Amino acid sequence: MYIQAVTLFGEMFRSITEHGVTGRALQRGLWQFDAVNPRQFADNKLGYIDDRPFGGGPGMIMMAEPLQAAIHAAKSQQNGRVIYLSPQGAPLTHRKAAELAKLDGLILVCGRYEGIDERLLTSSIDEEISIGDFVVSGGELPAMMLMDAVLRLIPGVLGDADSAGQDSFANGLLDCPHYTRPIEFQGMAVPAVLRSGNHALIAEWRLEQALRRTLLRRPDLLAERELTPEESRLLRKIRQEERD
Ligand SMILES: CN(C)c1cccc(CNc2ccc(C(N)=O)cn2)c1
Repeated sequence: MYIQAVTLFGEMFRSITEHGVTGRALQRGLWQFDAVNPRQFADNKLGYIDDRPFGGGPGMIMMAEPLQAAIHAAKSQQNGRVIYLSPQGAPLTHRKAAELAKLDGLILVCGRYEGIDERLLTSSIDEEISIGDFVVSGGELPAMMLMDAVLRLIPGVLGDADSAGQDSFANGLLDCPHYTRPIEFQGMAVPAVLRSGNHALIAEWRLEQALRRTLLRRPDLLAERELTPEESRLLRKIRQEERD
C-alpha cells in the first residue's frame, strides 16, 4: 500500500515510519510513505497557505489552491483514495479500517489551523473521517492513528497473522483480559483455566470474558452484533450472574 500525507509537518510521521511494527513493515516493503507539503505549491513568494476567514471569526483557514495543487501532485503518483481527517468526518471504525486496508493507496489530507476552505472538500476530497469526537491541533496525529489501524490489517504486517483477528472490535467485541508471568502478582493469581492447557475451555473462558466486558462497558456494540448460539448461551449465563 502506498500512503501519501498532504501535510505541513511531514517529520511527524517518523513516529510510525521509523518505529514498531509499522516501521518494520515499511522496511520490508509492505507499504510505502511520502509526505507532500502544500507550502511548496503556494503561488506567492512567501509560501502563504492560510488566510483569514471570510465572515470573520478566530484563527486562520487553509487556502484551497495550495492544498489542491498538493493533492494533484500526490495523485500524479498514484490513484489513491483522498481522505480528509476532521472532527466533522464519519467515525473511524474497524470495519472502515478493514475496507481501507484493501485499497492500493491512500492520500491523507492533514488540516491545521481552524480547518480548510470548504470548496477543497467538494472539489478534491473523496471521504472525510474522524477518529473521535475531539479536536487536536492538526490532522497529522489522526492520520497516523488511521494509518496504524489500517496497516495492522494488511497481511504480513503483524508477526502472528492471527493477532489482528483477535483484536478488539475485529470480532465486534471488546478484548478479553490477558495475563503473563509471574503467576502471582500483588496477591492476584492468573485464572487457573489459562494454565490448564485445555484449549477449548480457554477459548470459551476468553469469549465469556469478552462478552461480559462488552456487556458491562459497551452494550451499544452488543446491540448491533449477530450472536452465535454459543455467544447467546454465554450471554444468558452472564446476565443471570449479573442479576444474582
Ligand atoms: C474544525 N477544526 C478545528 C478542524 C477541522 C479540520 C481539521 C482539524 C485538525 N484537527 C483535527 C483533525 C481531525 C480530528 C479528528 N477527530 O479526527 C481532530 N482534530 C481541525
